[in-house]
Amino acid sequence: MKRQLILEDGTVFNGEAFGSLEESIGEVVFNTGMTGYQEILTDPSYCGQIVTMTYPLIGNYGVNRDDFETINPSIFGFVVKEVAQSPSNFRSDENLDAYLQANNIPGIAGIDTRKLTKLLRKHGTMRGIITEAGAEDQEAAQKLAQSKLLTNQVEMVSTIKPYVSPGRGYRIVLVDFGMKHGILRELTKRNCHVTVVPYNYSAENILRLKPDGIMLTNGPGDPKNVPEAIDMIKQVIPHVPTFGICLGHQLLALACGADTEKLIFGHRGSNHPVYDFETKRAYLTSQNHGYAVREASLAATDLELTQVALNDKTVEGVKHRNYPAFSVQYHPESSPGPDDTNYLFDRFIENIASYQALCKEEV
Ligand SMILES: NC(=O)CC[C@H](N)C(=O)O
Repeated sequence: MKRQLILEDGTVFNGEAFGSLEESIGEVVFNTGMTGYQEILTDPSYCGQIVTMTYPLIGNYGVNRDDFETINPSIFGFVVKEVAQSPSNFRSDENLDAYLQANNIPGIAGIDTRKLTKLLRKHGTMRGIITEAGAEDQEAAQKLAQSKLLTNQVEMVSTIKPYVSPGRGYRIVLVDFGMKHGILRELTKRNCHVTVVPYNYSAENILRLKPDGIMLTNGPGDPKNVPEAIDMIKQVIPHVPTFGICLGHQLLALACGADTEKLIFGHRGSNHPVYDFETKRAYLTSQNHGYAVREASLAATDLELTQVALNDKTVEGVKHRNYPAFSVQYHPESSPGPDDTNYLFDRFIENIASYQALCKEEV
């Protein structure tokens, strides 16, 4: 069946339907990962977005039971050059088409994804609509023109009620802005007792749980759309070691008085090089973000710049000068991508240990 992707600048791409046949409007973004489509499709940070993969063949190793980043995907659409209908991999349980159909995710294949990506790189990300091909182009273009980018994606993907993943180690409160399972996995691997709480859980309620550490997760959309979390973070960071990832990093920076901005086309891929001023090393990282902390805004805060992106020199990591809080813009839990920066979860655990030792000394 024929389908179309229409961009807000009027460009029309003709392709073939796969996945769900629903119509969808979202911000069209590109991801440069050669693999990892299952994790990308299920990363809640993509809520509100239509993702195009620059790698031309997608779906060749199928979809398996183990690599989901959430069981409830919220991506708005998936655009590929060629979709593999007969995957070949011992872990594969179903093909991509069946997975997208079962989860109501519209797809479009047969698209010149190189042309699409070049357009997005030049003009910046644009809104787009995936729709049935045909005489109603005008109507679809009009619908697109009248649409607005969402502002409540965090509310859409965060847990409604708190829940616990028990462990015998440190007690961590994980604030769920659209958590990838990989983050929970890294904490439970380190024996943490994790209490996952909704994005709007108050500082008072978090502190009442007497956490040893607080983890601020990744999540979709503009960090400025989550003011309640910024307030909460201001109140908890003087008291509890905190680690922020991606949206969590942006929210930590905003809570400390820094500013964020929207990048032209963002960073989405599995091989983004980052330089760490402390270890004087470069790491390959997995990334998915459209916003970034404005470096110039750090000067007026108590935050220190710890890491930068080597491609465009944007902020990739900060740490607080007085409180045991630090954060990174990329995904140290990887999934998909390299696990070079997995050690940051160990650093978080070490921070908790040294903070508690310091508190004991002071008593
Ligand atoms: N992966 C994330 O947490 C993304 C953060 C934010 N939504 C951005 O696009 O910048």
